[in-house]
Amino acid sequence: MSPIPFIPTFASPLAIETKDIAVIGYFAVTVTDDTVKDTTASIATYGNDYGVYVDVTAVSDVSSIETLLNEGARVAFVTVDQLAQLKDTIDADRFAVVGSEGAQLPCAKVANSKDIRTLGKVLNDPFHTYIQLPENPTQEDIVNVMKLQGTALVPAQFLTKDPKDESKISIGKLIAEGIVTDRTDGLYTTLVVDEAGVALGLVYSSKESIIETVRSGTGVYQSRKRGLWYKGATSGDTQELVRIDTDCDGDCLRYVVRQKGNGFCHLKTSSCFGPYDGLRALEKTLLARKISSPPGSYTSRLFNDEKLLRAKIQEEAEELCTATTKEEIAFEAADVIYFTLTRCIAAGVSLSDVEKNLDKKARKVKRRKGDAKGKFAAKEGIKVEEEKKETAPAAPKVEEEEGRITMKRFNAAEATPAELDEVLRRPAQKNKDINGIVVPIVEAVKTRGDAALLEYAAKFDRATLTSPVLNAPFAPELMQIDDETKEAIDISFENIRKFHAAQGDNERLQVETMPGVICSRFVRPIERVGLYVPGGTAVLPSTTMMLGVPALVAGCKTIVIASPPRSDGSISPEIVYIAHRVGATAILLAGGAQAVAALAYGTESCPKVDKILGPGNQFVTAAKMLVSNDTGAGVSIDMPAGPSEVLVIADKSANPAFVASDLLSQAEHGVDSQVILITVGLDESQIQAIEDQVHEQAMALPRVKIVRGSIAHSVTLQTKDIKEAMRLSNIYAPEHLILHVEDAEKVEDLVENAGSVFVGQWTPESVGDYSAGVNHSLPTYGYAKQYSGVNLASFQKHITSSNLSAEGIRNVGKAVMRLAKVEELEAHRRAVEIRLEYLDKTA
Ligand SMILES: NC(=O)c1ccc[n+]([C@@H]2O[C@H](COP(=O)([O-])OP(=O)(O)OC[C@H]3O[C@@H](n4cnc5c(N)ncnc54)[C@H](O)[C@@H]3O)[C@@H](O)[C@H]2O)c1
Ligand SMILES: N[C@H](CO)Cc1c[nH]c[nH+]1
Ligand SMILES: [Zn+2]
Repeated sequence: MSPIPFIPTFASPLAIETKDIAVIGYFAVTVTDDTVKDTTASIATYGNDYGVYVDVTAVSDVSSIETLLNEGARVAFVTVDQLAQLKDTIDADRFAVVGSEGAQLPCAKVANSKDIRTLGKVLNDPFHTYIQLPENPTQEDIVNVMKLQGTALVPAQFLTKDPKDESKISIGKLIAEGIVTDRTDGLYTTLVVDEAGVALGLVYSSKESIIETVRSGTGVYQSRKRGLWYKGATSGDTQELVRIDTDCDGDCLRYVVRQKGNGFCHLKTSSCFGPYDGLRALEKTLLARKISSPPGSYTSRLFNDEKLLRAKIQEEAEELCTATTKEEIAFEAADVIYFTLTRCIAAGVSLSDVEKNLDKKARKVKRRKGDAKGKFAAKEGIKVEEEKKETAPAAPKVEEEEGRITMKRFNAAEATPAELDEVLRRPAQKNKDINGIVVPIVEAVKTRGDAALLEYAAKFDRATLTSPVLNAPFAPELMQIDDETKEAIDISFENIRKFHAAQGDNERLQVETMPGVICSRFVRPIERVGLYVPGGTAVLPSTTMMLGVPALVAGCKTIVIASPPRSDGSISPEIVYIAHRVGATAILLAGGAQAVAALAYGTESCPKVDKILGPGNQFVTAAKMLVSNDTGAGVSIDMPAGPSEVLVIADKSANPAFVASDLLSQAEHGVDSQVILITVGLDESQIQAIEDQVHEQAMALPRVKIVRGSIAHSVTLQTKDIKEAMRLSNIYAPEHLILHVEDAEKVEDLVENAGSVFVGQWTPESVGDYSAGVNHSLPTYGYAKQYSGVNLASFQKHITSSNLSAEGIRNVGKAVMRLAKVEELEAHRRAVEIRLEYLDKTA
């Protein structure tokens, strides 16, 4: 804010009468060694609501000056000597130096100047000059200082709000004199805002209305039609004046008000610019809920249940810490703010109170180290510096224990079905507003094609592209990879190819169901496929193989690979190399919902496809669902494939280190991943050995933070026998199931629901992710109960064919006619009868 350029000054903090200076919002206090304490207390009381300046030139101990600034004093008027002692530790804009030397600094205070006009030369930019006025200032003295663009320090006892008190200087008149206008009607443009600075409306003031505002402490303006306008005099929507200030060049007033009633606007909204939104809207709603709530209001439940509110604040703070994508972080931060503000409103603390507190903290010159405390530091594995030296022996490693990365434990035998259900629940998918985000993106790409794709690449991937598509043949320089990587890709490619080729049923299937009735089935590739390769939190060339190789084996004619571009507009060379090897038609440099929309509808440069396959985040999955439901799009999808998950079953034969490594390999995918360990007949020390390995190995991982997030919602279930373990596994229907058990091959016979199974201690899940040959694009979230993972058939259609001879129609005709009659579909019946009649006639 730019204060009106005069500051009331007080000789002693005890003399402060806020009502006299309230409208200006600033005051200065002269401090001595004797009054440091009282002034500090006074700043603690008023410093949040008013700007406090302190004249400390008479203070001998500079540490007192630090204390005053730290408590919230805005600017300290200091001597050159004091400045020399403090300037290395405190920002220069917190000082004004008394004396001409002060011209070295952004601020200077010129003391006891009798002839203000001679000050012109030191009042030049860039220094702001505070001028201490003579003992008995006149209104003219103050106005002269303001005209010279200085700030006058005026002893408060000479100021008054009452324009009729001729023994003093009228604050209203000073404000009116201190501002300028270039309007021909001589009125002053006046912005009216609430205490948070949110604009309520634009009005005009005259000298008369300003003086009246100051006198009455309410909003009074100059209506161009009705003359002096006391806001709320007829509507009842009055305003309490908090403060008046001006803009930077003094030609626009700002009135900070506390608006009462329906709001500022004649349309009964808070502001002439429409109702509040964001935090102010939330605060308004919460305040309303506190007074009266509709039945069943959740907010009102929170107001009445302190424990619930406390638990929610902690839960949301934890979720905010583990969120990773921008979307998730905004989502969780909004939740934290909602519950926090509910706590504030419940305790009578307003948003402005919180903001004032933030400002106060920002003014501190001695910053706290900001280290995390006790249990919170320990949880994150941060070493806490001892604050006090305790003589008692240090507590056993409780804090360290809290920081352990460990899964919750449950004894399945003792748990009720409802408890098991709860324990095995996947982390809630935060997709409440996903369609609100995805629908406009899909619509934009559908209607504006490439232009929309380029905009989204800039927005979500920070990539500036000239074209959203790379067409084959791909330039060799785009697929430069080292030999070792190339060899790894080639080995994996070949294994995946072999396994998927073996799934082929290219032979025509033919069965003669009755003499002369031949039924066949033959296979055709889906002509055009779009393959989504995720690229948000990790680039996944392996997914390009898992989708591209079966598409190649199936013989799809058009293969479009979509993946988010890197911020320099390029795409990983491994992906380009694999695209080249599978014979892809094009690479679409797009991710998220926009990529799915482009594949579904086509754009100027992206071919439309018939089926979209591949995993992705919640935007990708929601967009796939959306386009597959649009009959106009004519596109299908593979399955809902979300965050990675694994279930490991371990018995006494299992190697704890192997088990832990398998759990962690999926836990590192994302904080929304989940890993489950089912132990079979293990005792405490055996389970402990696995848990130790989980913690130790996790702490050594580069993605330990992500692991900590996913392990937080992962569990160990203790069972007594393998049948119980398999029963639970089939209920969970994991994406990946790893069997670290004796006779693992036999146990595999008990598998009913799983995306992919890894049998025995020598089969880590990561071999399936990359190179064994099986597909890693698999159903998650329990969908393994009804979906298969991607396989050759995902890229094919099976077409059936019937071929009847005259003998055949004679044999089957009677049954057809009878059933058509039952269904009362006469034309169906006639289609057979007409042929049988013909055969009878020509026989
Ligand atoms: N089930 C499986 O077979 C399997 C296989 C591999 C990966 N996965 C999973 O796939 C997922 C990949 O997700 P990802 O995020 O890393 O990559 P992604 O490519 O799926 O998503 C990145 C894109 O999301 C879009 N996006 C991001 N924030 C957005 C926002 N706020 N609004 C609109 N769009 C936004 C952007 O367009 C960005 O390009 C992970 O959960 C991983 O576990 C699953
Ligand atoms: N495990 C993931 C499927 O859930 C696939 C993957 C790719 N790269 C590493 N892992
Ligand atoms: Zn993986």
